[in-house]
Amino acid sequence: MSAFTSMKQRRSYSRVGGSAPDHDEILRLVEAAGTVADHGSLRPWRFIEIRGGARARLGSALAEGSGASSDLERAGFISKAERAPLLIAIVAAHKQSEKVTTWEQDAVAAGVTHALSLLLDEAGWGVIWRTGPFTRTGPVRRVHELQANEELLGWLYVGERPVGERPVGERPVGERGARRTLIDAADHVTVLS
Ligand SMILES: Cc1cc2nc3c(=O)[nH]c(=O)nc-3n(C[C@H](O)[C@H](O)[C@H](O)COP(=O)(O)O)c2cc1C
Repeated sequence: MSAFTSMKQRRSYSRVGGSAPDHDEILRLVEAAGTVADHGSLRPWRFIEIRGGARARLGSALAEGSGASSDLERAGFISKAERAPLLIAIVAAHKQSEKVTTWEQDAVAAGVTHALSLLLDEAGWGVIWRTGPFTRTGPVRRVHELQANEELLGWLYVGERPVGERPVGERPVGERGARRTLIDAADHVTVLS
């Protein structure tokens, strides 16, 4: 499939089933995703695979970060973290540079993540990129063992693609969530005269 066709067909899956790509498949896809443009070739990103019981530890950290105090609230965060068999934490790992600013490095980390998301989609997995208001709280930083130069950009939730939801590529676009397959490119491109 061409990159053009893969892009046109991709969509996010908010609900996924129990199987997930293994570590070797993730490495194979990350190797390809890592070819994105990268000013200064700093590679200012890394991913962390979160599977099994580690997802509950993430849920607990999110609960702690939110200030939730009851067991019920904590269970809610844990069940959200367990919505997919594999979460891939996206880490922007900022490097010291005189010429490449932090925002440029974030753009690289986001670019690799979009590429990985596309490759997972093309390989037949269901994927959605999620964040949340507690992504950058202390407990969530600690559970990922982030270094001082690192920031989370959220997680790719990855799992088995469900069948029969909405057509491949269809997404809400425009007012009142009207469903169309593609955006109207003319709304997003101007020409400087
Ligand atoms: C940085 C980032 C954070 C996101 N966070 C969330 C989120 O927390 N919850 C959510 O439902 N969608 C989130 N999204 C949007 C979904 O990943 C997805 O793009 C959206 O549901 C539209 O579906 P589509 O990708 O098929 O067009 C996020 C996307 C990005 C790029």
